[in-house]
Parts: sequence; C-alpha cells; structure tokens
Amino acid sequence: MRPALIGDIGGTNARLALVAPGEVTPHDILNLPCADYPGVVEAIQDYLARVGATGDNAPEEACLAFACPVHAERVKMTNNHWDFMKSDVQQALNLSLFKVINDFTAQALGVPHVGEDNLVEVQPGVAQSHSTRLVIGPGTGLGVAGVFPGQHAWIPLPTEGGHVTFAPTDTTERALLDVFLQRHQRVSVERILCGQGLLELYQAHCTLEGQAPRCETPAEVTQAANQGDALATATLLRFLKILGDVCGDATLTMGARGGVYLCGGILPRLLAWLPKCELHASFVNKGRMGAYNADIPVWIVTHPWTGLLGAAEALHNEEVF
Ligand SMILES: Nc1ncnc2c1ncn2[C@@H]1O[C@H](COP(=O)(O)OP(=O)(O)OP(=O)(O)O)[C@@H](O)[C@H]1O
Repeated sequence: MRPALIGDIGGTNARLALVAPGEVTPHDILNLPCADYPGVVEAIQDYLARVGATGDNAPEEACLAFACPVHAERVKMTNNHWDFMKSDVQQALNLSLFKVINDFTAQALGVPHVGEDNLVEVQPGVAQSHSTRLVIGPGTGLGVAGVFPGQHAWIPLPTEGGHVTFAPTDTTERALLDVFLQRHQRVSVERILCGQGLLELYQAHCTLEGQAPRCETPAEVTQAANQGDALATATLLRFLKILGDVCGDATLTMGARGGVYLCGGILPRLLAWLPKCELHASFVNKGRMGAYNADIPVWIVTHPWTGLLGAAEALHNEEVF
C-alpha cells in the first residue's frame, strides 16, 4: 500500500511527511522553506522526489494543514505568497483524496496522539474522558481550539478565541493596557500572547519604567530574561501570568474538563520559567469557579510535529471535511 502525504504549512516553514496507511506516526519528515518555492505543488513535488515517493510509490491521498483560512476553494496564505485552488493541487498531484485543514485544527487533532514523553505537567489534575480538551498555543499568533472525543472519532472545535478582548486583572496590567491602546484601537489577547506580543509587552514595560528597549526580537527578550535582565524577566513572568488567565477563561468558556494542552513554538523554550511564574496560579484564580479549574490537568506539549500527527488523524477522520 502506498503511503499518504501529510503536511503542516506555516508562513515560513512547510513541514511535510509520509504516513503508512492507517497510522499517524509520520516518517521521512522534511522542513522546507516556503520562500524557496513558487507554490505548494512545486514544494510537494520536490519533497516527493527527495524522499523517493514517486512513480508506484507516489501518494494517492493527502491531508495538508495551512496557517490561513481554508474553507473556500481558493486558498491564499496569510504570511507568504502561496495561493492555489484546491482542485488544481489535487489534479497536479494525482490525488484520489485531498483534505485541506487549518493548521490549528491540526494541532488540536494531534494532541490526542501525543505521548506522555512529550508532555510537561503545569498542573496535575484528573481529566474527564468524555469532555472537551482545550488546545491553546502562542506562536506567530494565538491559536485556540477544542477537541472532543466523539463516539466514532475525535471532533475538532475550531474557534477564534485568540481574538477575545484582553482583560487586565491588576493595576500593572491596566497600565500596560493603556500603553497597548496607544498603538492599537482594541487589544485582543493575541496582541500579547504571541511572539510579537512578547516583544510589545517588553516595550510596554520599558515605557512604564521610562527606559529605552534593549531587545529587538521576541527571542532576545527570552535571552535577556535568562541572563537576568530585570525588565525582560518582568515581561516573561507577566506573559506567563496572562497566559494562565486566558487559559483559565477559555477553560471555563469551553467546559474543558478533558485537560488543557499548551502548544506552539514559544512555550517549550520557557520551561525553566514554570516554577517561578504564576501561570498555574492565575489559571485557578477564577473566584467562585476556582475549584472547577483546580482539578483540570494542564500540560505543555513539547512534541515537535503535533501538527503532522493531526494532519494524519484528519486524513480518514469522518468529522473533518
Ligand atoms: N526564544 C524565543 N522566545 C520567544 N519567542 C520566540 C523565540 N523564538 C522564536 N520566537 C517567536 O515565536 C514565533 C513563532 O512561533 P512558532 O515557532 O510556534 O511558529 P508558527 O507560528 O508555527 O509558524 P510556522 O508554522 O511558520 O513555523 C515568532 O513570533 C518568533 O519570533
């Protein structure tokens, strides 16, 4: 039997892999820069040639996850130049089955397939087996989704939860919000909880302290905090505290008693900060509903290919069209 093609395609990187029939474990994983190819067909053709999946070995089925809206026949990527019609790609690659899903739907569907080796506990708890799991991930943006264990298949619950309004909970956050409002008409939680948001949160801390910013990228903020810089440290601790607030709110909204899974590329870099930060405390700090959240397990997902696991899951999942 031929392998299927799976992919998790962001603004910068196209992660492509093959999967054996009926399995979710990807093999022959390659990470190709989107900028190197005029479009998705050329990238996939190059990938298939490199891993020798051509001729009798060429995939007849594929599921690709893209970091952009995917409901229409035409898919236009938000952060790169790729722009295609689904039927053209299916024809060019000679596919009998071709599914196109959103990249955060892939993250959500990948979560049930992540083993304990790739989970770091933030809060212990008891996951209810027949409940929604919350999947939330700061990266280039802030993805928020649920995944529910249906009778026959995992059911993804896509949301736009990254765009809910930021709600400060203390005087420092009210002052930080005022700084953000000088730049943005409205401050959603994604304005803070993503790579660019980390940098802007640092700049807002600098503004409040009357200091010139010394960091110019999100990675520099993390690095400066690791080296003991006071403002970068305050920024990182505030970022994680606000993440706990937002995860706690989303958990209440979705009734996510199946557990909370924190994904994305930023958090696995911040594991050393977990014991020092208030993520856990703010997740539980929900007044009368504190006890509800206190019982729910919270994890950081460190699996590097969660989206590929989700694309493999989606391929034959009848709840995913
Ligand atoms: N050490 C770091 N600390 C904080 N933020 C970082 C660090 N390194 C990278 N980032 C930020 O993480 C964001 C990228 O997140 P992530 O790795 O999850 O990618 P992504 O959203 O999946 O995108 P793609 O799919 O194109 O790879 C960028 O905004 C980047 O600046």
